[in-house]
Amino acid sequence: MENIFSDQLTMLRQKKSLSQEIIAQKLFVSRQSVSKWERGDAEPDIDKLIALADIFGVDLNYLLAGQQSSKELLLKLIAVNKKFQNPVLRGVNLTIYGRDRIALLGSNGSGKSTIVNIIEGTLPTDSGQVEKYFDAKDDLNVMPQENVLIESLRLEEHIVLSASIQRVYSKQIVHDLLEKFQLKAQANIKISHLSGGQKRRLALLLSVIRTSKLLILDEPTVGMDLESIDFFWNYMDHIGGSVLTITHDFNQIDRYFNRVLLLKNGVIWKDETVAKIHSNNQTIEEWYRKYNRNEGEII
Ligand SMILES: Nc1ncnc2c1ncn2[C@@H]1O[C@H](COP(=O)(O)OP(=O)(O)OP(=O)(O)O)[C@@H](O)[C@H]1O
Repeated sequence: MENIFSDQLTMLRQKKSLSQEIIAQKLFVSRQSVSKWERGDAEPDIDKLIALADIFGVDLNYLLAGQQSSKELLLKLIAVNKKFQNPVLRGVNLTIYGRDRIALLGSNGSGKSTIVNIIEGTLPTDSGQVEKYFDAKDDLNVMPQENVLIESLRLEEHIVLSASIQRVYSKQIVHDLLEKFQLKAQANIKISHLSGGQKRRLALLLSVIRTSKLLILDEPTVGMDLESIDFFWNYMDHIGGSVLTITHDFNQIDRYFNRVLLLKNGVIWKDETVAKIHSNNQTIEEWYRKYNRNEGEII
């Protein structure tokens, strides 16, 4: 429990702009105790945990494990249409709940990134509704397909800048992130001099500096070496909110996700639970190939 709880405690305290001192006063403990909890060196008693959940206005599960209620409605796309030169989305309906782990699959050019851009709010729809049941400013993190990095900064400077913009900066956070993402040795290297895989790892780091209700990842592991890919999927196990990922990393897809969407012909052609796919003795790759083939194609 320690790692997730200590991260949650630090994140929630910073979100509420409360110092360790204030938390300590409210709980009648020393500031050192709060500091130990945040470092994962000690755990509070259950009565203190309940009091902490109360102070942050979250339920105990979320404080301990970063898990949202699976029934919480986060997002609804209703009959969304989008056309560029040609129609791309032709009535997309999609609902995302708390704790969903969704893989969004579809051929190149089927409109996956277009959906992400619409959810993010960087692209308007032609028609249809986008209903967000969270504060997009605070509770949506996106790792885009193309790295959005300031090449002239050094790696650590970039983390400091992004953490400051997101109002979660502390020396400790930057130190912890460099350690966690195994980028300490590159801290003083200019972004423009990093390898492609290191840039991708940094892009992931920047998109999870603060926790969020919904994390969207667009082809996150493209350009990563095997070690970084393993690191990425292991790291994802510790993400508490809902995750929507565009990926064709079929080696991992069966393990991490609980729901798979297939975007085809401009609509969500299939929306299936991974449990159901597996209960039919299929891997997700087999399922994807079966349903994404063109009409009449024999496989
Ligand atoms: N800004 C734009 N202007 C014109 N056409 C666009 C624009 N953005 C996307 N498109 C077109 O819309 C279609 C869907 O693009 P999108 O990037 O959403 O697909 P995708 O499923 O994410 O593809 P990939 O798997 O190759 O990343 C493509 O044909 C693309 O050329």
